[in-house]
Amino acid sequence: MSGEGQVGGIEASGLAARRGGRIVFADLSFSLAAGGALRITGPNGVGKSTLLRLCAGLLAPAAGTIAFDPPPGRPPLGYLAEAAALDGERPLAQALGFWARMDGLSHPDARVAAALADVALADLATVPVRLLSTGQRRRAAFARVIAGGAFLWLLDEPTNGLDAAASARLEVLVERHLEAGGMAIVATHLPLRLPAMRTFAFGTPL
Ligand SMILES: Nc1ncnc2c1ncn2[C@@H]1O[C@H](COP(=O)(O)OP(=O)(O)OP(=O)(O)O)[C@@H](O)[C@H]1O
Repeated sequence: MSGEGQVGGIEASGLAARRGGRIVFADLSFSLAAGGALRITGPNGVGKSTLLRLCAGLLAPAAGTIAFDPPPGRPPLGYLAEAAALDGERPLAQALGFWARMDGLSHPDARVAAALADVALADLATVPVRLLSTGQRRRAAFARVIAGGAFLWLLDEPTNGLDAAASARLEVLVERHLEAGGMAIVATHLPLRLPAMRTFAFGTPL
């Protein structure tokens, strides 16, 4: 798992996943240490989101193991999934503040304000979530991950709906996270320009 001098990591070995009674992928292994990132790519339906769900612990592997060794003192993982799970009726900052409190974060309002500034949504802090555009909603969901301060970011198609400037900003924010000793696993069809990122390309669906 994590080598000498490194703090935290994840190692998957011989993983297989089953969805709806069907094996989606089998015999998949990878390891990632603090400061590293893995980009998961491949055709639709090959199992990218499924792999993230396995890493998040939301789905049990059909075979194989995942050893996750987060460093102490910070939340282990933040997960950017398809749905943002933000209350549409609440102003954006409040909707994010709700999760920051649920996650037991210290200084939740300050964290949310900083995360909104990171994703260039500070001006919309008082606007109800339901009025946000698709791309703004995606950025809001990413702000939730940033505010969470977790070690491992699991990002499922994070650039979906983002314009070029927002995609470039996302790359910078992921890089900042890695430089601060975090890790990221990103399922995406798009290239991401990150020096510490390796790519794992799934083949054709089983
Ligand atoms: N809840 C579910 N029940 C049954 N089968 C599912 C379920 N979720 C996903 N699958 C199936 O598992 C396979 C992998 O799905 P997954 O969403 O992981 O693919 P993906 O690589 O992320 O695809 P995409 O590029 O379209 O996002 C697909 O064949 C899909 O139909």
